[in-house]
Amino acid sequence: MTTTSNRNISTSTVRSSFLPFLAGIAFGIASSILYTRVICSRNQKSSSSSSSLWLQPPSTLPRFAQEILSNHHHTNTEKISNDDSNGESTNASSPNTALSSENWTEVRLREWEDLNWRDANGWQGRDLCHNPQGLGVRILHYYYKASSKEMVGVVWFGPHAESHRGLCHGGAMTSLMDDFCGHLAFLHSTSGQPWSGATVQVNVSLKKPVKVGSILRIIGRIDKHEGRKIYVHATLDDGGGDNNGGSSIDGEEQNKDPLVYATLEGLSIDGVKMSQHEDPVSKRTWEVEVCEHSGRLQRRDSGWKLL
Ligand SMILES: CCCCCCCCCCCCCCCC(=O)SCCNC(=O)CCNC(=O)[C@H](O)C(C)(C)COP(=O)(O)OP(=O)(O)OC[C@H]1O[C@@H](n2cnc3c(N)ncnc32)[C@H](O)[C@@H]1OP(=O)(O)O
Repeated sequence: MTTTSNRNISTSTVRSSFLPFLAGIAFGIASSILYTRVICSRNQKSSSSSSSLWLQPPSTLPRFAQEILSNHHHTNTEKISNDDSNGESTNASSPNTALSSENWTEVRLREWEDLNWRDANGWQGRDLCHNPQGLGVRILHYYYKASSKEMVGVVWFGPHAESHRGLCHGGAMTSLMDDFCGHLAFLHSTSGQPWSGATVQVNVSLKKPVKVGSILRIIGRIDKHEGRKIYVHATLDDGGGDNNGGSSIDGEEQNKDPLVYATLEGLSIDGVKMSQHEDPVSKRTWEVEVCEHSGRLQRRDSGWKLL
């Protein structure tokens, strides 16, 4: 009797203490399902919609970038004088086109664009500023003018360049400046050897924060060439004009000064061999020609002819 009553008591005690426990578990499972389905899907939607904005540079570039692209555009029928001072070979397939150091040429290196070729030729990763799939700082175009030793570029700051909320890391701007300094020096190099030189000093002054997703201009020139030392000055800005949001009340475009984000005083050493590879890739030369497809004058490496 005692045993039965004890059992009854213990069964009812278990029931009464277990039921709320079970209900709690059921509630927990239901709410976690609800959270997963509703809240997470909402988060996913918002994160995918915000990051998809930035997975690629915008398809429509700001006006200054469009102007850079169109000002540096030449057609095959255009006559250009043949006095390039940097000694590049010219393309025999464009007999009507003579080439000039007075002209802007688009700078193209195969290792930036052809990732399979890059992998097959000893590179071990992706370039910090020229990866066509990169989400940090990405240089979309470089144009070089040999006569004035100037270069201009269009740059995109992607989501992986972020530091403070919505703003880019100072290192992203500095990496860009390092690349610019190296490129400008290597384009002007007297050694005539590809990749012979190194940036040794990058003195960058960060003037204004860059928003993630920005498209900006980098523009600069070689200031001085002393022995093997090449001094470079450059500015990262918004290109001026109406790019900084300015337009007059009657809608006419204002000629605004560019907003400056950073400046560079850089130094490269000509002729330094950083990599010891000796093969056809390391013996490439610069070639200047008109691109058959775009009609643009371009300065690209002879590696495009290698397998
Ligand atoms: C044709 C088709 C393909 C084309 C393909 C081309 C690709 C075109 C795209 C490239 C785009 C890349 C853009 C990335 C930019 C990088 O360059 S990435 C590399 C980053 N840089 C580094 O890692 C460099 C590290 N530093 C070093 O390894 C050593 O310092 C070096 C550079 C090997 C030293 O070289 P060195 O020949 O021994 O030089 P050294 O005799 O010590 O110095 C020469 C002079 O420079 C001065 N100097 C040296 N270092 C410094 C310094 N840090 N500060 C001040 N002065 C200095 C010396 O005082 C000396 O001056 P003078 O006595 O002549 O007045």
